[in-house]
Amino acid sequence: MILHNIVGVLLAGGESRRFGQPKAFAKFKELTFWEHSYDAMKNITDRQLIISHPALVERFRDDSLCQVFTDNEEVKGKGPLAGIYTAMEIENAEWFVVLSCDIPYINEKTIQTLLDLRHQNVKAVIPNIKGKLHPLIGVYHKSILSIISKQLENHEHKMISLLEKIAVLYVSENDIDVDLKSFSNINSQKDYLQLGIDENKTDY
Ligand SMILES: Nc1nc2c(ncn2[C@@H]2O[C@H](COP(=O)(O)OP(=O)(O)OP(=O)(O)O)[C@@H](O)[C@H]2O)c(=O)[nH]1
Repeated sequence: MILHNIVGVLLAGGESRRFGQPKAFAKFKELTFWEHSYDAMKNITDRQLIISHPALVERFRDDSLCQVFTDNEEVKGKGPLAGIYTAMEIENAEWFVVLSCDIPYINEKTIQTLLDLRHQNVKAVIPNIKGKLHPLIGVYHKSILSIISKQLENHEHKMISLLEKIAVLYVSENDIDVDLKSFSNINSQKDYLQLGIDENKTDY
């Protein structure tokens, strides 16, 4: 297995129940949602993995740098943690940039800012913006794989449970100079409608 320094993980294996259709393929500014996440990390990670589910894999781009996989059989249906586990099993990278596919304002500067804050005593860098944690716009160290694995075995699927077990650097809006819209995520059709309205606003 080749050791990559940083691998980008795009999580797109959710059911999009609230959205009503696969949100990875919703459009914003000419691009699909998944492409916004992909573009935010493609130039600053060595390789990119999309972790989705069988019904969707063919709709993504798959080439030598960006490959599409499905959740490992033993963890499928267990949420974002299953996707992160799958990616960490596939690639032996030092660090993983993890992004959901429902954050169409995400951009490279935001991800690079989080990457720059890594240091040897932390296992994850996670935004805490205006009191809200964003574990799916995060940077994770490979050494947490065994903890994730144990959590999944114990049916503890919450990202927050993982964060409670590892050394996390939480980054607030006061620590970074990035567009805070980056952290807006779209769960429902109502959020999607609001996206067009917010586009013309300058405040978060
Ligand atoms: N690989 C993988 N990704 C997942 C899984 N569940 C959620 N995700 C991804 O994690 C991100 C956040 O997902 P949510 O919005 O919480 O869940 P969702 O299933 O997509 O949507 P809802 O059904 O409305 O809850 C999205 O990018 C999802 O595609 C999973 O089981 N496997």
